[in-house]
Parts: sequence; structure tokens; C-alpha cells
Amino acid sequence: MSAANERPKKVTTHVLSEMKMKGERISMLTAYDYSLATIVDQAGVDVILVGDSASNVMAGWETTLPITLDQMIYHGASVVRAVKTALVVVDMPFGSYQGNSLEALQSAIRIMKETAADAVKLEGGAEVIDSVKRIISAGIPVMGHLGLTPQSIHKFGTYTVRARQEEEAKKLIEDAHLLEEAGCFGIVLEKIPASLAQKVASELKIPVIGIGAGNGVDGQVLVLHDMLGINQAFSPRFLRRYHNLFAEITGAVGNYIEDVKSGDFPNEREQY
Ligand SMILES: Nc1nc(=O)c2c([nH]1)NC[C@@H]1CN(c3ccc(C(=O)N[C@@H](CCC(=O)O)C(=O)O)cc3)CN21
Ligand SMILES: CC(C)C(=O)C(=O)O
Ligand SMILES: [Mg+2]
Repeated sequence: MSAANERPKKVTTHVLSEMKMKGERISMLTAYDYSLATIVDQAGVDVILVGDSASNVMAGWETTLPITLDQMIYHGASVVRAVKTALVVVDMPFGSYQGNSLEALQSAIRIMKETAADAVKLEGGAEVIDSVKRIISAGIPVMGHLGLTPQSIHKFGTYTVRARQEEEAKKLIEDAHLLEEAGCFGIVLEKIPASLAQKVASELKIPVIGIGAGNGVDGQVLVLHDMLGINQAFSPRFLRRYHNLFAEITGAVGNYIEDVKSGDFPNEREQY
């Protein structure tokens, strides 16, 4: 096999659509910086999301609302510089697309120009459909996001499971179809009943990626810092922790402090 054949191919929105058709599940994780994006990309994840959860995870805010378009662009560009194969999606932050489709288009254009990402993601259905259409009409791939939409936390008041009631479930299904018809290449469903998510995934042709939406969807997404156990504060039921990096890092930093205090570091070979 030639070297060119061994090199993994760049994931495109078309590849994701083929994966759904073949029943191959899609893996997606967040990254906000160059170093971790390098690792996640080389590990072979299909999609990297530069999530506005950076507001919580990187900046320590309580919600995703404070993060700015400039800050999302900084994170997005850092991730894109690291990535060779994953599809890179950048979250449009709160205030950069709601209620004004021209502003939405201008925000999306800034993200694409200044980060070189592959796509943008935004939250909502019917309320933002004009913005979605206008961004797509400019040739920018858009991912939808329904269910628990953290940018609307002040409207809902809690981060509890969404669309348990029939009326909200009906609206979510309608919104999912609206987003598909508008030309979205995929949708994230966050924290909704598994049976509803499965229904949406089976009705839509585009890939449906779940977080807290059960196993009947086309792929899964988690926040990297949550699944690595760096972030100890966050432990919803949908989270599976694959490591306890908080403990690992605490141990390593503790050893370093000990070695500095005892005079063990640096030794003869670690100096000039
Ligand atoms: N670190 C992190 N991980 C995420 O998955 C994430 C963010 N931040 N920020 C943006 C959104 C917000 N998300 C959230 C936030 C809270 C819950 C949640 O389940 N919270 C409580 C329960 C709240 C309730 O039931 O009222 C929990 O059990 O931790 C889930 C997803 C998902 N996203
Ligand atoms: C939780 C995922 C889907 C997200 O939108 C984010 O990380 O911002
Ligand atoms: Mg987000």
C-alpha cells in the first residue's frame, strides 16, 4: 500500500452522510485549543466541535452566554491549525445570529474566513430558520442543535431533560424537519428522551448526533474535558468518564512540587 493510501482522508459533510447511509456511527468530541485538538484528531475522531462550552470549560463562566464571536474565532483558528482529518465545526455564540439573518450571515462569514473551519453550528429551529437559510445560501455548511439549547437557559430556567411533553416533542420533530429542509448537513440533539431522538434520527436523512439522547441516533458527542475527567464539577447521567485526568494531573503536579522543594529537580543531567 502506498503512503498516500495509508494517510487518512479528510472528513467532509458528504462523508458523514455516507456514514449514516452505511449505518456507521459518527464520533464527535469538543476541542478548544491546538494541543488537545492535535491529540483528538490523531486519535481518529470524525468531527471536532469547537463548542461554546468553551465559555464554561475554558473561561469559567457559569453559562455559554458570555463567550464572544472574537473568542470563538480564537478557539476555532487554534483548533483548525492542529487538525488534519476531522471535520471542524465551530459553534456560533449567543448574540451572533439570533433575530437578524444578515448579522447571522456576517458572523458565519467571519468564522469561516478567520478560522478556516469546515462548518458552523447554531441553536434553535423555527426561530432561527431565516438565519440558517441565509448562511447556507452563502455556501457555508450549517449544523443544527435542538433539545437542550444552553444559549436559551434563561428562557427555560434549568438544564433538565427537554421535550418530555408531547407538545414540545412535536415542535422538536417539526424543527428537525425544518432544519433538514433548509439544508443543514446534520443536527445535534441534546438531553431529550432516547425514544424521541431515535424517531428523529430515523425520519431524517441527515446525520443526527446525540448528547444525552440515547443510542438510537447516528453518532455521539461529548465535551472532551468531561469525558477525560479534567472537569470534575460536571457529572450528568449521560456522561461516561474515560479517565480521571484531574487525579493524574494533580499527582504529576504534586510530584513536581515535591521535587522542587526537596532539591531533587533539576539533577546533573537536567542542567547545563
Ligand atoms: N462542561 C460542559 N459539558 C457540557 O456537556 C456542556 C457544557 N459544559 N456547557 C454547555 C452545555 C450545557 N450542557 C449541560 C448542562 C447541564 C446538564 C445537566 O444535566 N445538569 C444537571 C442537571 C440539571 C437539572 O436536571 O436540572 C446535572 O445533573 O449535572 C447537562 C448538559 C451541555 N453542555
Ligand atoms: C455539548 C455540545 C453539543 C455543544 O454545543 C458545546 O460543547 O458547546
Ligand atoms: Mg454549544
